[in-house]
Amino acid sequence: MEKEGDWSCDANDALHITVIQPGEQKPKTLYAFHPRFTYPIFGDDERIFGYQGLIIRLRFAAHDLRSHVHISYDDKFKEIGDTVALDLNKTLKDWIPESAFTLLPEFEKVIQNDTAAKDFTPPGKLMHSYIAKGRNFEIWAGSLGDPHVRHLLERAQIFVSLFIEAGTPIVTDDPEWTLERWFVYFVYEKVAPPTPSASQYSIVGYATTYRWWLYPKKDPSETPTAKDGPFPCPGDIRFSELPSRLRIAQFLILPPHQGSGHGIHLYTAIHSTIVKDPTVVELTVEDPNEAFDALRDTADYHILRPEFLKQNVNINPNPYSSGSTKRRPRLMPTSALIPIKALHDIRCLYKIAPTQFAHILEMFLLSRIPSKNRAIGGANMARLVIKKHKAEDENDRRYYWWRMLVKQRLYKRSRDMLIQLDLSDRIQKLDETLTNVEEGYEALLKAFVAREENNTIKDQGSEEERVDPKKTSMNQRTANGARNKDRVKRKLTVVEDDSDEDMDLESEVNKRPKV
Ligand SMILES: CC(=O)SCCNC(=O)CCNC(=O)[C@H](O)C(C)(C)COP(=O)(O)OP(=O)(O)OC[C@H]1O[C@@H](n2cnc3c(N)ncnc32)[C@H](O)[C@@H]1OP(=O)(O)O
Repeated sequence: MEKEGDWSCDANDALHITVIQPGEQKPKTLYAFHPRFTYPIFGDDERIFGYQGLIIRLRFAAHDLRSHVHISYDDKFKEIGDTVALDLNKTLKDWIPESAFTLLPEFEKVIQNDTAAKDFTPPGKLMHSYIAKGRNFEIWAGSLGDPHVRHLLERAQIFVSLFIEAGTPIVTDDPEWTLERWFVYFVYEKVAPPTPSASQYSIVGYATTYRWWLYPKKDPSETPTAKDGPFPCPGDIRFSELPSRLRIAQFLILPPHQGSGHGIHLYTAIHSTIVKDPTVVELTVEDPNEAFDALRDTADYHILRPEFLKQNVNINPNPYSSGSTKRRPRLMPTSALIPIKALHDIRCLYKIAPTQFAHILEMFLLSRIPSKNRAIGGANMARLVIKKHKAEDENDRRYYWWRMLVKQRLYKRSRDMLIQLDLSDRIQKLDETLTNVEEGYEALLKAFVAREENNTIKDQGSEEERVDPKKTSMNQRTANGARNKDRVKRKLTVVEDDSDEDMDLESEVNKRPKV
């Protein structure tokens, strides 16, 4: 709350975003909310100097995101020397299209009388439709090379700065061949038009994806040969069709729609598209935040779990051949513990990035050990440390090997840092990290079980769409808006580099740390 006589105010509070559509007499507000961040516009402190009772109202037409800015205040600071109120129009001009700075009645008239609105469809192609909480939603997508997609994205881009920390708008005036590498997904609700000429679409969120060219791995048996053909002309190569990794760059569900499953639907729509696209090798994410990590883990777990179950993926509790159990093992018997080749094939089939795949696999393998044999269920850890892989109960042995497999991965990822520590510190650090990782998995598993139970209850009473990850369908959850309070990020004391590209289960086998 600002004090009387205080000329500085919180920019996040001062900025009001409203999504509007035509009404009986004049446009009406569908949703109103505040931004999460304004530091890109107003500076790190997110404060605006020089006004009392300031309201900056940023209106967006629900269907095509045509915008309008309206500034009002009770009082403005009178200039004293160099101290002046912030020039709001000048500051906002870098972020909002010129057309938004018209008089409010003019803007309202345009919205009320826009007869083209009733024929509006989102740009690109309809990729998927779904029902959540009894309401209809559609996901449309198209390349940034399409001027309609570009136009809508340009209007939406301010949301990236307002809702994604460190998010920056995409440069849309690059040459077309490079714009084609961007694909934009829009989520819309299909609403009953409030007037005969109004649109039936209302924006929910959007995501941008980008194709990174993937250097193809050569078959080692092939001898490289120089070819004498003509050098390809620029027109012969479509950059949007070269072998690539697809990277999700920006991902946003607007606040009024958050927590209703739209994020999962959007992520799964993107995943479904790339699974069908032979030119895309895997899906990666640029700088995911904690909430996105949770969303991605949830979605990927739903996608992979049925396949793991089908192939009965589990830890072999007896990786040493009989008779060899007496000697002290020196190497991790990874390939005897888990089916490396089958896992590699599943990963490639579902195009999940290696690190992410390892997380989901570890979570699944943990779930296959009864909870009484895990730390969460009160397993006797002191005994396990002594007995190790010789524990009598096979699930104790599984749990022992599960911990070793995770430690192996963590060690590899943080090796450069860990080798600088004394052996005892190294062991302690790795143990702490493992505990944190395990707690994160347990929380995700708990949420997963709760969601499944919730779905089962709903399924008994309704015929809502069901999960079929093999078909990479979108229907991975019913409209459960409740946010899981137990959600924790994979907390790591050893810094885990989350870059998606540099880990492979196969290569884990080659580097075999001592047990
Ligand atoms: C690559 C990037 O762009 S990273 C930036 C991601 N974008 C942002 O942070 C912008 C602001 N936030 C948002 O746009 C949205 O809240 C998103 C994209 C993070 C999530 O979208 P939503 O539609 O709200 O998620 P959805 O309802 O589908 O949730 C699915 C699951 O994701 C996880 N999840 C989603 N949001 C959160 C959160 N804020 N905290 C913890 N877990 C979350 C949960 O597992 C959730 O399942 P549950 O509700 O059963 O617990």
